[in-house]
This record gives sequence, C-alpha cells and structure tokens, in this order.
Amino acid sequence: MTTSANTPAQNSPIPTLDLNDGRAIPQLGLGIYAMKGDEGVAAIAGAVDNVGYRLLDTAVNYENEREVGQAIAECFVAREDLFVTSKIPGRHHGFDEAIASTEESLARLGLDYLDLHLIHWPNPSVGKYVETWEGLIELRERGLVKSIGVSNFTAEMLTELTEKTGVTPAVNQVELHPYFPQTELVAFHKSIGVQTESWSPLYRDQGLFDEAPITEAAAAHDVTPAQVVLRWHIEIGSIPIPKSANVDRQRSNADVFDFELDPAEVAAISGLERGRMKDRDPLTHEEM
Ligand SMILES: NC(=O)C1=CN([C@@H]2O[C@H](COP(=O)(O)OP(=O)(O)OC[C@H]3O[C@@H](n4cnc5c(N)ncnc54)[C@H](OP(=O)(O)O)[C@@H]3O)[C@@H](O)[C@H]2O)C=CC1
Ligand SMILES: O=C(O)C(=O)[C@@H](O)[C@H](O)C(=O)CO
Repeated sequence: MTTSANTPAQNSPIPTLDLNDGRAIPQLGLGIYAMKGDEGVAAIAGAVDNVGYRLLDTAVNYENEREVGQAIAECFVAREDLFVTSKIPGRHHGFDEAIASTEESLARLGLDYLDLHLIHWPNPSVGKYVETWEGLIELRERGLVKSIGVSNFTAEMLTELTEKTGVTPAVNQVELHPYFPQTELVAFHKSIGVQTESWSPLYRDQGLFDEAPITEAAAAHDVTPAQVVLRWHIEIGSIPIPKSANVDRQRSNADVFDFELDPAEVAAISGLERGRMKDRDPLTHEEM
C-alpha cells in the first residue's frame, strides 16, 4: 500500500494514497449525500475539526454544495489541507456544459478550486461522457480543478477515455461493499493506475453488519462491524467514503488505521458477494 508524504491530510490520522497525477488523496473520506441545512454544516465542520476528515465528497445533485462551503469556511482547518470533491451531473454533460457546471459548483462552494471533480454517471445513451471528460481536462489546465476523475465508469469506458484523450482518470468512484466487491474492476484500476473510491461502503447499514465473517472479525479485533467493513475497503486498496452525520460514528468510522485484517478474513468478507444494492448498473442506469 502506497502512502505519501505529500499529504493534504496534515494533522489528520487518515493517511493518503498517491494519485496518477502526482497529488495525494486521503485514504478515507466523508460521504455527504443527504447532509443538509444547519445540521449538515455542523456535522461536516465537526467531522473536519473533531475527527480529522479531510476528504469531503459532495455532488451537484446532493444540493448541498453551499452547506459544504459554509462548513469549510467555519472549520478550523486551512483550505489547502482539505480535499474537496464534487461531481458533474448528467444534465451538464458536454464540454461547455462541464465548464459552466464546475464554475457554478465553485460559486456555491465559495472556493477557487476543487481538489477532485468527477463525472457522476456516464449516461451512455446520451453519448457525451468523452466531451465531458475533455471539459474536465480543460478545467484542470485552467487550475479550477486539481485532479479529475469519473464515477460509475466501466473498464471499457475508462479505456475509451484514455484512448480518445490520452488522459486516464485519477479516480473511479463506484458502488463497492462486501456484497459487491467489484474484484475485477479494482484489479483493472490497479493495472492502469486509477484509485478506486467505494460509494455506499457500509451498504447504508442495511443488514451487512450482522454477517458472520464481519461479526467474527469484529470480535477478534475488538472493533465494531462497521470498522471491520471499512478496514476491508482499506485492505483491498479502495478509498471508502462513509456518510455519517453522527460524531461518534464519524469518529469510529475513521478509526481503522491501527488494526489489520488477515488475508483469510478479507477473503471471507469478500465471499459475501451477492450483487448491487439496487439495480444501478451504469450501462443501463442513468442519472441526470
Ligand atoms: N458516485 C455515486 O454515484 C454515489 C456516491 N455516493 C457517495 O458515497 C457516500 C457514502 O455512501 P452512502 O450511500 O451515503 O452510504 P454509506 O454506506 O456510507 O451508509 C450511510 C448510512 O449508514 C449510517 N452509518 C454510518 N456509519 C455507521 C456506523 N458506524 N454504524 C451504523 N450506521 C452507520 C449512516 O447513518 P448516520 O448518518 O445516522 O450515521 C447512514 O444512514 C455518499 O454519502 C456519497 O458521498 C453514494 C451513492 C452513489
Ligand atoms: O448518491 C449519489 O451519488 C447518487 O448517485 C445517488 O443518486 C444514488 O444513486 C442514489 O442514492 C439513488 O437512490
């Protein structure tokens, strides 16, 4: 596992991984889906100040970029020590649209730049993800976005982006949890130098924590089932972005860097594979 001294996670217990563009990304982040209003601002700022989260994962479609910006303004950590991610929605696909969308995101966030910007869904029937990617390349050249990546892309789509533009995404953020470990895609990412981010890493607390390989590992390591699941993501080389609005769960979710799972435990947890949470196959599921 690579860690980097070039860290945006200064004064944070969360280590970093290297990206293919020479930058570094925290190895665990805060998912921000459905965190809104004053409560959302307090929960995000608290995660940064009280726990040490540095990677914040929002999106245009979460309709909370203003809250994220307010939390960044209110927290006690310098902007340059944070790693702020947003995502371009399907309705903003296209070269000019991607640039306009990003400028609007930055205005809502009150920031000069994003650390990472992703194409949220490929929406293949629309046929514009390559143009959108070219928009992200332009945004990186203009300095409005430091690192560029995608979300919910298949191996074939990643290859197409590289072949058509010469630029490989730094990150592919995909559905990934013990019920859907995406072993082949993670191996492909490693082979081409793309970091994997896991969305819904805890399966939204919908029964995963009762599975025997997880409860057994939790007892063996004296940690919670959620910590076992998050450590499993670290062991397979992915970057989990668990969402929690609760400070105690935020703290325990981030506290997964002082124990390790052995290969048999990792294999047993990966053996829970049964498929996606919902029918969100990016070849057919599209979000605008
Ligand atoms: N790119 C994409 O297409 C997608 C990206 N995402 C991103 O991934 C992030 C994480 O995924 P998400 O779907 O939110 O699901 P998660 O797997 O992170 O689960 C979040 C849920 O689990 C609860 N929870 C968190 N920690 C614990 C714990 N230790 N014990 C018990 N329950 C816990 C939370 O409740 P509470 O807040 O009360 O703690 C919340 O209800 C999103 O927030 C978003 O940023 C998500 C979906 C798609
Ligand atoms: O959370 C995200 O990033 C999404 O793309 C969501 O819309 C997700 O697909 C979902 O929760 C849909 O119910």
